[in-house]
Formats: sequence, C-alpha cells, structure tokens
Amino acid sequence: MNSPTLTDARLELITAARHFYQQGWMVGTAGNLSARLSDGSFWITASGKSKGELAIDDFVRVYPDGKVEQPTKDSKPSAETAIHQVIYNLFPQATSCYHVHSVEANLVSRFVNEDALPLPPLEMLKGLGVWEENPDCVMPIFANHLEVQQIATEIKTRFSNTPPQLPALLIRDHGVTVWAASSTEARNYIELVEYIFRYMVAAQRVFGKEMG
Ligand SMILES: CSCCC(=O)C(=O)COP(=O)(O)O
Ligand SMILES: [Zn+2]
Repeated sequence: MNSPTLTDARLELITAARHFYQQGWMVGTAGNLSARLSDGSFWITASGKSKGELAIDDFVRVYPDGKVEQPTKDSKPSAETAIHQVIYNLFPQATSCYHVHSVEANLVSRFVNEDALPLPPLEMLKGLGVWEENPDCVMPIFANHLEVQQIATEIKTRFSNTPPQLPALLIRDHGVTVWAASSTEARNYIELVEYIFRYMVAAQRVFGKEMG
C-alpha cells in the first residue's frame, strides 16, 4: 500500500468524486475517475466502490505496460479502465479522465439516432475550448457495448480518423467522459457538459424540440 502525500493525485479524485456524487452524477458505484502521473502510469478508481465515500485505498495504479498495482488483492481496476487507457494514448496532454452518469446525459444521448449529438451554440462552449461565434459543434456518441473493450476500440478508431471538437464523448444510455490537462480543468469540463445537457433537456420541454 502507498501512503498518501500532500500532493497525492488520489486526494483530488476523492474530492471530485464526492462533489459529483453530491450533484447526483456518481450515485452508488457509478462512474470512474483517473489521474495520470509523470511516469505514464495512472491512478484509477477501483471497480465497484461507492463514489461518494472513496478512501485512499480505493484506487488501483495502472502502468503503461498494463501492469496493475492493487492496494489489496480483492481490489480490481474500474471495469472501464480500457476507455481511460485509450484516451490517455490518444491525447498525450491529458492527465485527468473523468466519467460520470447523469440522467441528463442519458436523455440527450437519445435525442438523435446518429453517432454525434449537435450542441446548442451556448457561450458555455468557450469553457470547453470552442472560441467561435455560433459554433457548429457536435459531441461524439458511442454505443454502449457490454464488452467495454469494444467501446474503447471504437473510440480509438473513430478519434484516430476524426479528432473530436471537444474533450468529451457520450456513451449512449450510459454517461459522459471528459479528459483534460489538469484535475481542475476536468472537473470544470464535467460541470460544463452537464450544464449543456441540462439546458438541452429544458429546451426540449420549453420549445418542444431539440436545441442542437
Ligand atoms: C452502476 S455503474 C455500472 C458500471 C459503470 O458504468 C461504471 O461507471 C462504474 O464501473 P466501475 O467498475 O468503475 O466501478
Ligand atoms: Zn460508466
């Protein structure tokens, strides 16, 4: 077991998970968070932990060669580790990868049948790096296969050919994943995409159509 230090990335993940839990985006065991370290390894939430009450030993360290360091022998890496691995391989600047499950993310993932969700041209997109007037922006949507490796492979294939406009992707009927160069940025990205999803659900109620 590694003892925590003042700058231990796991402490940031615990704080972020508690915050997301309080928003209703990481209820029960839903979601997973990771932080990449300078040696290329990353800490990721162990599978099946209550995300509102994570402790320092509720993380597993995954190395670039696939080696896994567990704090206890019954802790396994998140079932969705393959998605974090693909994101870190595709985006070398990313040091944080956060995945949450919100009601709104699942609703908007059903607004279209296609594999991309048109987003309304909200000012909030600037917080996700889109500095354009009336941006024509989409968020990629992936099918929610039982086999997580298949989701990861589809992300790798699609993003290698068509880089996403935003540091975010949706898995239909499942949740959203963001990646960023710091934990603060990743937390902001989750809040921003969740705001956009809430807006889209509200706009659908108010205007009776999707506001993409
Ligand atoms: C009730 S959550 C189902 C699995 C999932 O989608 C998830 O995000 C949590 O899985 P993990 O193995 O990371 O705990
Ligand atoms: Zn999930």
